[in-house]
Amino acid sequence: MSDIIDEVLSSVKNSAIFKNREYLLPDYIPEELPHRENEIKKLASILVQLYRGERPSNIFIYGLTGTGKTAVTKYVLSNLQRKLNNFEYVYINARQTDTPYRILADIIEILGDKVPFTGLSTAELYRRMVKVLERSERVMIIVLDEIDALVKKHGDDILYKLTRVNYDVHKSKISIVGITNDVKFIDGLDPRVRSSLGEEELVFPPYNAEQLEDILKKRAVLAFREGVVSESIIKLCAAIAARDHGDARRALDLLRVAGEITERERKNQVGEEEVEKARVEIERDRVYEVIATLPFHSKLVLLSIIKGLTKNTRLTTGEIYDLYRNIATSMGSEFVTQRRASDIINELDMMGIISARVVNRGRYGKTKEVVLAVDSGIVLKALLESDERFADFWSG
Ligand SMILES: Nc1ncnc2c1ncn2[C@@H]1O[C@H](COP(=O)(O)OP(=O)(O)OP(=O)(O)O)[C@@H](O)[C@H]1O
Repeated sequence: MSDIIDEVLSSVKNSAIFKNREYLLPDYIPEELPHRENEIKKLASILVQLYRGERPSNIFIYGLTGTGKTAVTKYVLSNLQRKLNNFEYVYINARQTDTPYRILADIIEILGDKVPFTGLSTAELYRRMVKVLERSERVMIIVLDEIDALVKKHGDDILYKLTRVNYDVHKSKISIVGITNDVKFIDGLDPRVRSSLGEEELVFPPYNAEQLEDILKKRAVLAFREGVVSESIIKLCAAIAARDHGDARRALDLLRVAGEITERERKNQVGEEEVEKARVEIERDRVYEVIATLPFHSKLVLLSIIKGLTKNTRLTTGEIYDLYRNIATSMGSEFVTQRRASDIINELDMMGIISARVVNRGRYGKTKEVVLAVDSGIVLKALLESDERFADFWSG
């Protein structure tokens, strides 16, 4: 057995493919960010007020996923801090650190105080934060990435509190940098929070294929051994990611996974075939993740569609609802109204999991016909593995 492990290990240790795979991982912050010069300049010119010890405006940054929002923000802040060294900043991903309690605790901890994991009220934490801020006599920049996730879960009260801190603290100041890829997010905020958070706004446009190519080239030189990745392979990865709204993360993932597949198959050059396999693998992972995290009734509607499609090539919304109600009842669960089920079908359509087409059935009026837009095997796998009740139902 240990021979097998040794063999697998040696293929990675003496990789013919990667010089340093880490340069392709999402958390690596590159030293250069090509094609984000304008955004770096804009953000730096707002934050540069720190030089005078003044509070920079709050900033709201938005743009689609993988457009470099996080990378640019971290890049500008860490470079400014090296040069100025007169401010603090804390980076908080609000999807991971997703309670007002943990956010306040993170801010307090970066300023050097300890906070118990739970047990205090947020009002008490707020008081402590004001106290440590006052003592620090510095400007503090709070970066809230994926800020929409926090507000969806807990409302915008914590944002309101944070934008008001400067009224309670006198010797220090805070500024907030909010980042989101949900363009509509800011419209849903309390008007006071909206105007305060959006003192300055920055929009990150998607990358085009040539820009992605540059980004990939720079990373490929660091990550791969010479001769493993050709220019045409980089072009191909860039073109695929550009079709998908110019997402640099996706382009980098594609190149990394293609490299991993090449390594696994013990080849010594990444070819088009490996890129295609990587594309399929990444797409499967994405679909799996999206389905596994759907709410229960959306999953149930999807399960009904899968079940219905074992007998028919397409289904009407009425047929789906009947199936859904039967399955819910047989599982001892409540069911949602036909109108809500119809909304769920629209949501699944928007996510690209199913495809729904309106058909006119003469005097019977209009209905929608639904087919799956992704591989049914992966849908079923995600449903059955993410909820035991579905596994029991399907096997029973
Ligand atoms: N101009 C660039 N040059 C080099 N790498 C980049 C550039 N822009 C983005 N990247 C890389 O692409 C990946 C995604 O970027 P980043 O996390 O900054 O995107 P984002 O806009 O914050 O996306 P999300 O909204 O999904 O968090 C990271 O690995 C980042 O290093």
